[in-house]
Amino acid sequence: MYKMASELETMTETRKPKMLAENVNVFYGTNHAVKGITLDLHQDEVTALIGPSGCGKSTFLRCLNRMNDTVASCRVEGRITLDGEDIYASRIDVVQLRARVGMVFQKPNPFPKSIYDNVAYGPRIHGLAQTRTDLDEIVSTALEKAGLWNEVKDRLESPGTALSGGQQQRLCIARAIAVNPEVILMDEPCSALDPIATAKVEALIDELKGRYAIAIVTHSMQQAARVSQKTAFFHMGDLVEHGDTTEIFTAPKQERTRDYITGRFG
Ligand SMILES: Nc1ncnc2c1ncn2[C@@H]1O[C@H](COP(=O)(O)OP(=O)(O)OP(=O)(O)O)[C@@H](O)[C@H]1O
Repeated sequence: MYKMASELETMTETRKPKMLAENVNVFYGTNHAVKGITLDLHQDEVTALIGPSGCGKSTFLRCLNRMNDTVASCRVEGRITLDGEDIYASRIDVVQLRARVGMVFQKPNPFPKSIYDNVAYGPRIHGLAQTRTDLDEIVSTALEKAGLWNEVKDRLESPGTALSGGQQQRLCIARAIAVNPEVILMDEPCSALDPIATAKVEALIDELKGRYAIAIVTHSMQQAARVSQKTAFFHMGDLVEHGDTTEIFTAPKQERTRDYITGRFG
């Protein structure tokens, strides 16, 4: 039976977000870097965070797995939940949280270890494998999901740092995937990569999107349009507009969004 448009809309609105940030404010000392942001991330979606330099995209992203805890001057206010649970609650184990909410950085940062050990590191510290065979399976599966297995299967003992930049970034994605995350945060993951490596990472994001909630900070509007289903436009700490990527890029509601996507500033 056909559903009424309004019924479908209600269904979409009521599906539970994987992560929900509500009225999040972030300060570095007196600098109010993120202002009252409310945003949800869903399991089967890629959300692109776009906006000019310094608008608070990375700061907001880093709140989602408490990476800002490491910055002494940083204060986070508001509520952020993962499956409804407050990630800033005192009972939360931050190491566990960062396994559930993995992060991939701008510059590929493999550990100075073998390819195998880069991927096995997280599963080892989280006790995910009982035997070496289990660990081998986790490593090969993560490398397969990251689209790197065929390129590295014959040299798992080589250093991760000996791979090309694009391969290193996919190794970092494999490292994040190996601990079974639910959310993957990516902070400009392609900005240090050439176009071919970028295309491979984008194809990978597309493959991963059914399994994880993904948020990606990008300076490339083309990239946001290619990889995301939802886009959030930030400006000077505000979330100006958030919605379907196609709508944000073809019919933005806010003037600031329109000006930014048409290249009038930023
Ligand atoms: N570790 C930090 N300590 C102090 N201030 C910071 C820190 N990180 C960011 N800021 C400040 O917070 C504001 C937002 O910066 P942020 O890096 O989140 O923006 P961004 O949109 O990700 O920028 P870019 O696109 O250039 O990476 C800026 O004013 C910046 O100077």
